[in-house]
Amino acid sequence: MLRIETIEKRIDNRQVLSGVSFEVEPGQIVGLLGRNGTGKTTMLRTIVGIYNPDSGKVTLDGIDVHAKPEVKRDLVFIPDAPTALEGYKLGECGRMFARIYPNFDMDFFQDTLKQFGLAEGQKVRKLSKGMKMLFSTTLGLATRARYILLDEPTNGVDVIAKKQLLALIMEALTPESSIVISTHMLHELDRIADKIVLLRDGKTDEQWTLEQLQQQVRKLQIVFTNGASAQLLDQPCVHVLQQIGPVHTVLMESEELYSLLSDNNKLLIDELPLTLEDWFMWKSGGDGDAA
Ligand SMILES: Nc1ncnc2c1ncn2[C@@H]1O[C@H](COP(=O)(O)OP(=O)(O)OP(=O)(O)O)[C@@H](O)[C@H]1O
Repeated sequence: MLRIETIEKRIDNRQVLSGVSFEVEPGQIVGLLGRNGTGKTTMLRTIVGIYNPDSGKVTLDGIDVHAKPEVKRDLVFIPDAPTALEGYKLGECGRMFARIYPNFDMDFFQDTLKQFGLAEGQKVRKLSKGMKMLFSTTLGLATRARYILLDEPTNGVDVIAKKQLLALIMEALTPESSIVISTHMLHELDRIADKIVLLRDGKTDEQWTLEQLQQQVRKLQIVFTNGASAQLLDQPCVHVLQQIGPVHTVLMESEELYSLLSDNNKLLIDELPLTLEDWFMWKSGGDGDAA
């Protein structure tokens, strides 16, 4: 198991991470969410040892990643742009990674590049932004490292290739491996993540399995009839996404309140499908935007 324990990190005299803790279990896809600048990339860089934490630690099966660099072979980080590889040809990158990662899957690497129409003789620098992400995500998945950390893998990727990329990510997961994805594409995570970790102001704010989230947070459309008071919704466990006259679209994180409202015959209540985007808007302080 990969365990991140109360990581703190200052960069340029600025506290970027101030208490990040979460765990990644084998077989899981974990989505790392947070608004721009909350520290997701810094966190991923710290996990793989590009940065050393000021305090806290990252352990892999109990071994401190920063104290025992050889453990890093079980981790691969794919940044949101493969800047370090720009001067190389795609095939050269594959061969370099094959020397570092003992389980590198060259057949997968070559077949997937072909699937995306990418030639091994091309220079990384000459690829478009989306093609660079297709290439670098393919390279990362081909390592067959136990923990694959992807920073915005679908950045700039068109919808057709995105679908293929998400399928590859899902297929790359084995019961022994895990994938951590930092992304703003919440509707993609909705489909593939087992667990989500929300970063706010450099701290892990909340973490849920998607199953728990669906069970504990409800999205409801409530119509107040016969003069029923909407003040019932004025509680911290309720977030109003939208209000049009007596019709309120809300998120609710309380079974007790839900039961209470369900028993009120002046209210008409419909349950709507909850999306990660709804929840993220609530928890990260966005304005209402009912879907
Ligand atoms: N090398 C650096 N030098 C100075 N400041 C940095 C550096 N790297 C990150 N920061 C700062 O740390 C904060 C977190 O940045 P980070 O890239 O980790 O956020 P993020 O959550 O990945 O953002 P985004 O979603 O926009 O990619 C930002 O305020 C950023 O300006």
